[in-house]
Amino acid sequence: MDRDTLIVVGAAIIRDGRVLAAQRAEPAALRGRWEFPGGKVDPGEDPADALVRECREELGVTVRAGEAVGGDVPFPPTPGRTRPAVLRLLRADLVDGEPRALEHLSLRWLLAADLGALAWLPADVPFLAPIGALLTGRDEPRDEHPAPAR
Ligand SMILES: Nc1nc2c([nH]c(=O)n2[C@H]2C[C@H](O)[C@@H](COP(=O)(O)OP(=O)(O)OP(=O)(O)O)O2)c(=O)[nH]1
Repeated sequence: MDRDTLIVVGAAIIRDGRVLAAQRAEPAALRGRWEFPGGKVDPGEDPADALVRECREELGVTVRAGEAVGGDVPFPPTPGRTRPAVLRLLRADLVDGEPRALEHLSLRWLLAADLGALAWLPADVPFLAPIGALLTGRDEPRDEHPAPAR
């Protein structure tokens, strides 16, 4: 990846078959939309460390960052940003604390069946299928054309 690329990390915090979703308060254009807790990776910062830092700031919890869910999703360019940017989703285990909405409007623990009902930020939508698969224990992607049994 281009060294200039801005990475935004999101946390897929899964507990009891539900994933934690957070509703943005700011900026005004994104207020009310749903996302995964997280934020921008600082220059020279490890993405896993950024995830731990952001979850502490936004949720007041300690997490342990795990594997990526799906691939990086590029953000469409915006008038205010010329750098290329991607959203990366990492699994995160809750190590300490109970998540609180310190910077968000609200938090929700979602079942797979609830994922499609929220107004997500556009970059998050490609992650919903792999998250749903993780929540239900299915493999993703599903094989639509399995080889015939012999
Ligand atoms: N945290 C997060 N940001 C997302 C997601 N999806 C998505 O499009 N974004 C966008 C929204 C913002 O434009 C950008 C992340 O910015 P942010 O404001 O959360 O990051 P930050 O906490 O580091 O913010 P700041 O220091 O610049 O104020 O990525 C997501 O699932 N989680």
